[in-house]
Amino acid sequence: MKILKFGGTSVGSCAAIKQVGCILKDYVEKEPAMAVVVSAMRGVTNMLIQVGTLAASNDEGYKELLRDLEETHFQTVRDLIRVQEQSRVIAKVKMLLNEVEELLHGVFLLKELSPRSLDLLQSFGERLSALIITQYLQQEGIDVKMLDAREVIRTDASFGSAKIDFEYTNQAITEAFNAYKGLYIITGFIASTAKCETTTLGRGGSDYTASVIGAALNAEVIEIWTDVDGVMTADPKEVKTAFSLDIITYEEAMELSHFGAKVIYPPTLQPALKRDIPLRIKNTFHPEFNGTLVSSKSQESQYPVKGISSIKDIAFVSVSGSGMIGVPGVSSRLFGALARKQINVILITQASSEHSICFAVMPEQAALAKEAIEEEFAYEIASEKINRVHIDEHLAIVAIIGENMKSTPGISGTLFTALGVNGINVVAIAQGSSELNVSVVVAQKDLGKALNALHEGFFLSDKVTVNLYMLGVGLIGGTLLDQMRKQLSYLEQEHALKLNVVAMANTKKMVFDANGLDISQTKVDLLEDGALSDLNHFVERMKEMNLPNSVLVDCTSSEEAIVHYEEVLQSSISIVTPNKLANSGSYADYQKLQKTAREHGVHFLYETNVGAGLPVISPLQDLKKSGDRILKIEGILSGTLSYIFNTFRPGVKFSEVVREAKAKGYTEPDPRDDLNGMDVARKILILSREAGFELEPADVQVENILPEACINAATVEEFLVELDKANDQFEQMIIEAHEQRQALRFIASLEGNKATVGLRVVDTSHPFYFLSGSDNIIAFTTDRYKECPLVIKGPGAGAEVTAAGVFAEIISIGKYMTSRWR
Ligand SMILES: NC(=O)C1=CN([C@@H]2O[C@H](COP(=O)(O)OP(=O)(O)OC[C@H]3O[C@@H](n4cnc5c(N)ncnc54)[C@H](O)[C@@H]3O)[C@@H](O)[C@H]2O)C=CC1
Ligand SMILES: N[C@@H](CC=O)C(=O)O
Ligand code: NA
Repeated sequence: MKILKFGGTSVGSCAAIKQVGCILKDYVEKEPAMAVVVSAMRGVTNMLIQVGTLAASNDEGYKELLRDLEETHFQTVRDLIRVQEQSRVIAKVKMLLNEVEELLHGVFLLKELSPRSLDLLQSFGERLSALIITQYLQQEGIDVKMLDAREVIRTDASFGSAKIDFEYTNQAITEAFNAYKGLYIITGFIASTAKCETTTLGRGGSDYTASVIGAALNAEVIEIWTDVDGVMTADPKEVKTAFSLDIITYEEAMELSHFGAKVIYPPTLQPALKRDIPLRIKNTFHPEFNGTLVSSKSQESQYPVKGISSIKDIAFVSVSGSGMIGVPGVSSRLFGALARKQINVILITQASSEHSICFAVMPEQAALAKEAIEEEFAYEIASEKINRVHIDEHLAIVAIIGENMKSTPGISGTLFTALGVNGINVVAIAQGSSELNVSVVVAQKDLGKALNALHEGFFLSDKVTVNLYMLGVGLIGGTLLDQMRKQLSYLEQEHALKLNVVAMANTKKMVFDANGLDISQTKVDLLEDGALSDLNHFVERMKEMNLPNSVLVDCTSSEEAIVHYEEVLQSSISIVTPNKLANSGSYADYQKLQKTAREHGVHFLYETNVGAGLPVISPLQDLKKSGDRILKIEGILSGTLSYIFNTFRPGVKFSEVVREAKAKGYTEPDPRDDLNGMDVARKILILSREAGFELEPADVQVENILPEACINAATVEEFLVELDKANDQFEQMIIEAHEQRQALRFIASLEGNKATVGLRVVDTSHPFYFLSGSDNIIAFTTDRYKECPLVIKGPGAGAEVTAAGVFAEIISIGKYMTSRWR
C-alpha cells in the first residue's frame, strides 16, 4: 500500500489538480492499493484564518473575503468539471460554503473566534479541496471515494494542535480501508474528538495525516508530493547550483528541516518513522523525476555532507565572567531561567576556559533572554563575578548536515577554508556530538555568500565558479570579453571553471546580474539598459552582492578606480588589472595593497602592468622569492615606442607612425603617456619595487621627447595636430641615426636604486638593436644571471596580447580556487 500526499501547491490551481489527475491515472494502472491525502488549495487556509479574524473583529469586510474564497473554489470547479456536471458540483461546494458563512456570521456576532471555531473554520479548506478533487477524478474515470478524515482520526480537544487517540484511530482507519478497496481521497490536517468536534493537527498537519494513515496500514511508502524536486543540497533560491538528493536518512531530514528546508516537517512523520516506513519526496510538476527517498538506511555517498541549511536571523547571547569558572550549576541555572520563560535555545557554545557561555535564540526572544539571565544572576552581576549579558544581532546560522561526516576527516578544514578564503568571519561554532550537524554563526550579510561558498566546497569541488566584476570595457576590456566568450564552454568542460561576469561598467553605464550576464551579447547591448555609471555605487554593489570567489577586473586607466582597491581587497575580492596606476603611486600605497591582499587571503595580480601579456613580473617575483638578488634591469618597456622607433625611417612622418601605433592598440588611451616617457617610468618603477627597491615616482629620471606644445594640447586630437608640426625635428634625429648605422631606442634602466628612462642611440652590436613590431625586451642581471642576463622578449603591447594576459590571471585565480578542494 502506498500513501500519497499532495500539498497546497500541488492542488493550488486547476492546472495543478489536472496534473495530480494525470499522476493518479498513471498510478492506478500500476498500483492497485493506495490512498491519497490532500491539503487545502494553496493560500486557502490563510484566507480562512484571515476571514475568521476579520469577522471576530466585527469587520464587515470579512464578507468580501468570503466571496473571494467562494469564487476561488467555484472557478476551480468551472475549470475542471464538464459543463453539464458543473451545477451539481457547485451545489455541493456551495453547501459547504454556506456552513462557512453561518459559522462566520456567528463569529461576527459573538466577536470571538475561539480555537474550536477556528479549527472548524479551517477544516473547510481540506473538505472543499478533497470534494472538488474527488469529483474531478470521478469525472476522469478514476474510481475514487472521498474520506473525511474526521471519520477515522480521533483526537483530544486540544484545538489547534490536537493529540491523536491512536488506539481508536488505527482501528477506524483499518475498518475504513477494509470496507472499501478502491482509492480514497482523504482530507489532510483535520480530525475530530469523540464528541464530533472538529480539530486540526498543527503544523505540517497533512503530512501527519499521511503518516498516521501510513502507519495504521503499515504502508510500503509514503510519497509527499510537493513543488520541488525532493530535498535539495541547499535552498535553491540562495544557491543556484543546489541539486536534489537521491537518498537521505530520517535524521538528516530532521536536521535539514530544523534548519529551514521547508520540504517536509519530519516531527509530524513520527508515526510512520517508528514503523520504519520510508518517505519519498516527489515533485508534482516533474513526476518522472525520482525525488528523494527518506529512510532509516544510510547510504554510501560521494558527498559526506548531505545538505547545507541555515537560519536567516538569530541573536547571539553571551554570558561571561570570572565567576563562571569551575563553578558547578551555572549552566543549569542559566538554561533553567531560559526554560522558565519558554525561550528556545537554537545553538550553544562554551569554550573550555569556562569563562563564557554563548547561545543563539530567535531575535524576538533576545531581550527576554537577557532579562531572565540578569535576574537569575543578579547577585553575581552586582558583585562583578558575571558581566552584564551581551547580545549580538544581525547574525545567521549556517549548518552542514550529513551522517557520513563522522567518518570523514577534513570536513571542518573544507568548512573553514571555504568561509576563510571568502573573508567570512565565523562568530561561533557548534558541533553536535553525533557529528550529524556542524553549525557556524556568521554575519547575516554574509549568509548568501557562506551558503554558496560551502556548497561549492562540499558539492561542486570539481567545478568552481569565479564571479567577475568588469570595470572598463574599452579596447582591452572589450577584447577580454571577446576572448572569454569564445572560451567559456571549453573552460567549463575541460577545466571545471565557470566564469560568471556579474557586473560590467564603463564611464557611462553599469549593469549587474548576480546570476551572470549573458556575454554572448555585445558589450554595447549589455550596457544599453544599464544605470548611469557611478564608481562609488559600483563598489557598493560589489560589496552588497557579496558573492564568493569574486574578482574585480579593472581594465580602465582610471585614477578613480584605484582609489577603491584597498576597500575591494578588504572585502575579500581579488583584483586583476592592466591598470598601472595603483602600483606606480607612492611606495606606501603600493605596499599597502600588497599587504591588504595578503591579509585577506585574496589575489592582486597585475602581470600586464609591464610587457603586456609577456611574463615579466612573475619571473621577477620568482627570482626574488627564490633568493636571487637583482643587480640591474634594462629594457624597452613600451610597445608603442618600440613600434614607433622600429617603423620610423627617414622619409616617413613621425606623427603618422604615432597614429599607426594608436590604431594598432599599442598606445595608452592618451598616447602622450607613452611619448612623454610616463608609461615607461611607471613600468620601471613597478619593476624596481618588485625587485625590492623602495623607489618613489620622483626617483625615476624621465627624459621627455615631446615638444612643449604637444604636452600642453587640450585633447588627444589637438596633440596629434601639434605633433604634425614637430615632424621635422624627429626627421632630423632619425636621419642622423641612420647615417651612423644606429637605431633610436627608448630605454629604461635600473641599476642599484637609480632608475632612468630616455631615448638612446644604439648600434648594431647592442642587443636592443634588432627588434620589430611592438617588441619589448627586458634583461635582468642578477647574482645568478651575472655573466649573461636573463632576457625576455616579445610583443609588449596590443589588445589581444594584453587581454590574454589579463585572462590568464583570471584563470590562475580560478585554478587556485579549484586547487583548494583537491
Ligand atoms: N593597450 C595595451 O597594449 C595595454 C594597455 N594596458 C592598460 O589597459 C588599460 C585599458 O586600456 P584601454 O582598453 O586601451 O583603454 P580604453 O580607453 O579603450 O578603455 C578604458 C575603459 O575604461 C572605462 N573607464 C575609464 N574610467 C572609468 C571609470 N572611472 N569608471 C568606469 N569606467 C571607466 C572606459 O569607459 C572604457 O570602457 C589601461 O590602464 C592601459 O594602461 C596595459 C597593458 C597593455
Ligand atoms: N601603451 C603601453 C601599453 C602597455 O603597457 C605600451 O605601449 O607599452
Ligand atoms: Na607582463
